[in-house]
Amino acid sequence: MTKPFIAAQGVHSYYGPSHVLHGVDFRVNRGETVALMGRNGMGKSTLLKSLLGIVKPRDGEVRVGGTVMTGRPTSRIVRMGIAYVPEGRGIFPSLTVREHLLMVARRGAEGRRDWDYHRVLETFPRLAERLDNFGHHLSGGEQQMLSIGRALMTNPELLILDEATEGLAPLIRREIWRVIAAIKQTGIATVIVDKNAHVLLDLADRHVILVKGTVAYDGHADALKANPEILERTIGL
Ligand SMILES: Nc1ncnc2c1ncn2[C@@H]1O[C@H](COP(=O)(O)OP(=O)(O)OP(=O)(O)O)[C@@H](O)[C@H]1O
Repeated sequence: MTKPFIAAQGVHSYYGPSHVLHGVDFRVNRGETVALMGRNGMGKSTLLKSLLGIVKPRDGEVRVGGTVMTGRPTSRIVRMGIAYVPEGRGIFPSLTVREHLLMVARRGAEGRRDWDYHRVLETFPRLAERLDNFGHHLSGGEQQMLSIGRALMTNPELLILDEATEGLAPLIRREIWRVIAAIKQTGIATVIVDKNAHVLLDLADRHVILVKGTVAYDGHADALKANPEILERTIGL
């Protein structure tokens, strides 16, 4: 069996007394594209944050590259080759596009340098036209491109995209999907959360559906397409 790059086992996470994840198993293999699906409030963002140590699981284990990293500082976990594009994008209002990209540039694991400043600007020509613009002068679509571009500058093994196309105009959305498909071709593993289940059915290698903080489905797109009642039951499509 392929060894996963990241694996959560039996993860329980809380916000204060509120028990949100109830023993979640989740893994992403190297180079794999995984769609994390579920209705609002089912625990998708909390699972991503639990993988990253932003939320510290109270029980269970998270391994990155085989090493137990449960609840370790986020800075340590991401250094192992993870880039996170959060819901809301995390763009700084008073930094320029150029500064956002250059301040995080680094080689990946084993010195990997597939992505650099020039390749990111080639991938997102809109950013190349706005290098001196500050974060607060960018449209929502441009901010999302910058957030993904910045993530790529770290040459990650795994890219995590929460609400990848939320609130974006259809044309920009299409552009983001094009880039995500191109990233997939370069062998970077990706976890994507997005409301657009139909795009994810064609794009992702595997689908994990959360219902009330537990995994209700973990399998391949073909099985989901062949059994539409699963999507109807779990996410109401
Ligand atoms: N910071 C927080 N403090 C307390 N409760 C929270 C916090 N963040 C999320 N929750 C609660 O945890 C549950 C899971 O939320 P989470 O954001 O993980 O869901 P989600 O599946 O990502 O949904 P969405 O699509 O709405 O972001 C929800 O009931 C939510 O209200």
